[in-house]
Amino acid sequence: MTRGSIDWTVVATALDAHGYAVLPDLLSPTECDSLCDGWASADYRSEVSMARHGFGRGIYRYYAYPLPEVVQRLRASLYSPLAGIANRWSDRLGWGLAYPNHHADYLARCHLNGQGRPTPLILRYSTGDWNALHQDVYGSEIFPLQVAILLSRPKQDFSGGEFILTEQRPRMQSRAEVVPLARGDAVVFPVRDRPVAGTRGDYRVQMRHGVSRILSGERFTLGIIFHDAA
Ligand SMILES: O=C(O)CCC(=O)C(=O)O
Ligand SMILES: [Fe+2]
Repeated sequence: MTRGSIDWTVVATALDAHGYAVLPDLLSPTECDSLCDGWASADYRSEVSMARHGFGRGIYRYYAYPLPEVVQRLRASLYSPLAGIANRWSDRLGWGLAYPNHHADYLARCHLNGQGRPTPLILRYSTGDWNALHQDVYGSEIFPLQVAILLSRPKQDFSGGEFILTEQRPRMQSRAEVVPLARGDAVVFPVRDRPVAGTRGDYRVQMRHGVSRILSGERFTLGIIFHDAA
């Protein structure tokens, strides 16, 4: 896991400039394969059919606690540097929030707020499936950044199925980004909103993410959300 080291200054700069950052090669092909193989056998707390809820089309499953080891390790290790970025966003947008340095302490806060159910998930899309633009908010306690890791190989395992981000700017038209990902790459992106530096200080933009239609094949993603769910 986390092969090579991550330059978090570069990550913060990319988030500021474009609204997302890619962490190349965060998981090895073997780790990706074993998470995909776990689709049938891992312990889940629930399964969601996206079509049934109007969320698009495809299936996702929320892992149960204890999380698979690689998911647990990623969630704990990515949290601390992201909490640094989250705290700076809180200062810039006047949220008045302070995120603790360790994920265990942050989870304790979620649990005190009645959000005790795990949110890390694995998503499976087949031909024709897609994921509507959305925000992964599960209660009033929100950690402002999340991570998604592509577990399948573009062009080989699937075609289409691009990760999409949209940004709704105040009194302006929306902006979209298509995030290029290879298998094992992670994208870091805002859950709900983020600060943008303007000529008269920072302003807030609203973000949504989703996945365009899978044209062929099968696409798996691991989603890491840092707050738990009510
Ligand atoms: O499948 C994807 O790339 C997006 C998954 C997603 O919505 C998430 O991880 O929150
Ligand atoms: Fe999502």
